[in-house]
Amino acid sequence: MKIYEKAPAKINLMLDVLHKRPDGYHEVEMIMTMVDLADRLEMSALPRDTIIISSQAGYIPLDEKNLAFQAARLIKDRYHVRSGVHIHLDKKIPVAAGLAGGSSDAAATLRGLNRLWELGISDGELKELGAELGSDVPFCVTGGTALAIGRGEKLIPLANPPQCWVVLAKLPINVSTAEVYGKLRSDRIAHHPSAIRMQEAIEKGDFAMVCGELGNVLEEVTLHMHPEVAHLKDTMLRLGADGVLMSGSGPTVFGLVSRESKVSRIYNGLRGFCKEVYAVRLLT
Ligand SMILES: C[C@@](CO)(OP(=O)(O)O)[C@H](O)COP(=O)(O)OP(=O)(O)OC[C@H]1O[C@@H](n2ccc(N)nc2=O)[C@H](O)[C@@H]1O
Ligand SMILES: Nc1ncnc2c1ncn2[C@@H]1O[C@H](COP(=O)(O)OP(=O)(O)O)[C@@H](O)[C@H]1O
Repeated sequence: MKIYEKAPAKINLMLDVLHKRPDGYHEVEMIMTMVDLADRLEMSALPRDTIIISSQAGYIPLDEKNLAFQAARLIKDRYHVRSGVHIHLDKKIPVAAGLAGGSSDAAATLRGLNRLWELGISDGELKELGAELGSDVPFCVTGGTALAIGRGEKLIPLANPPQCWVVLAKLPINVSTAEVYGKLRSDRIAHHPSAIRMQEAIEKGDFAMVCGELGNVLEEVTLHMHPEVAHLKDTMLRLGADGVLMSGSGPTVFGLVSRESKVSRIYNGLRGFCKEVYAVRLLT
């Protein structure tokens, strides 16, 4: 028996940090949505009590460090499942990019194994399991568009933003989420983006307002470490993107584009100096 799941990438339309918590995490306000760039997971039942991860991508761990492995082990332990699974990850989402590729693989594993082993776990319970794996995993369980609060695990569903093109560009830089949060001085944030105004823009379906309200307080940290990301943002704007922002802790930069006629110009202009560029749609 085989089960297939898609694991889409997320982008953060806005990301604000309120303060650092005593447990070391940061209290956030983020509006996240999914884009049509996805890993594909194939899950095959194994009679033996074992978890095997494989992938065509040579650059991700295939052992217990893999988030899909951790998701499978969590669900097996919690629901006393004796059989095993082979999970093949067809990676399309750039790794450590601020696009939640690993978190989305973990969420897809929870959804897929719930079906494969006919466990009947509700979406709410899957999200709770997801929160044990990472702050972004609960959002990835159901996707859509949501306001995420707490450390990112508490979700308030929102309408989808107006449809548009999303050009994603990732420079060959590695950024660690923990390092970026670690370097943030949450008491010295100059400008806090507004979740309320971004929500309003989304509710009105006002694309120009969505572009105007884009904001991410983690940009300051990552752009300071890697000024070439700021250059990439400027280039995307100059090429004609309507709004540009770094996603999550970076380094991926995304540009929102309303007119299809502008997309190939932006895509080709970026490909001149950036190898990883994608032109996709919002997943609405
Ligand atoms: C920044 C964001 C924005 O969506 O995404 P990415 O850039 O990773 O995609 C998220 O907040 C990342 O979520 P996720 O990648 O699941 O983080 P976790 O595994 O829970 O935590 C990794 C580390 O980041 C820090 N962390 C994470 C979330 C949070 N609200 N405060 C934190 O300080 C902690 O140091 C933690 O040890
Ligand atoms: N299934 C997976 N896909 C990608 N990365 C994974 C996976 N499992 C574990 N990782 C590890 O998680 C880290 C963060 O990866 P990822 O989720 O792609 O980034 P981000 O949190 O920036 O969106 C990387 O260091 C990577 O080695």
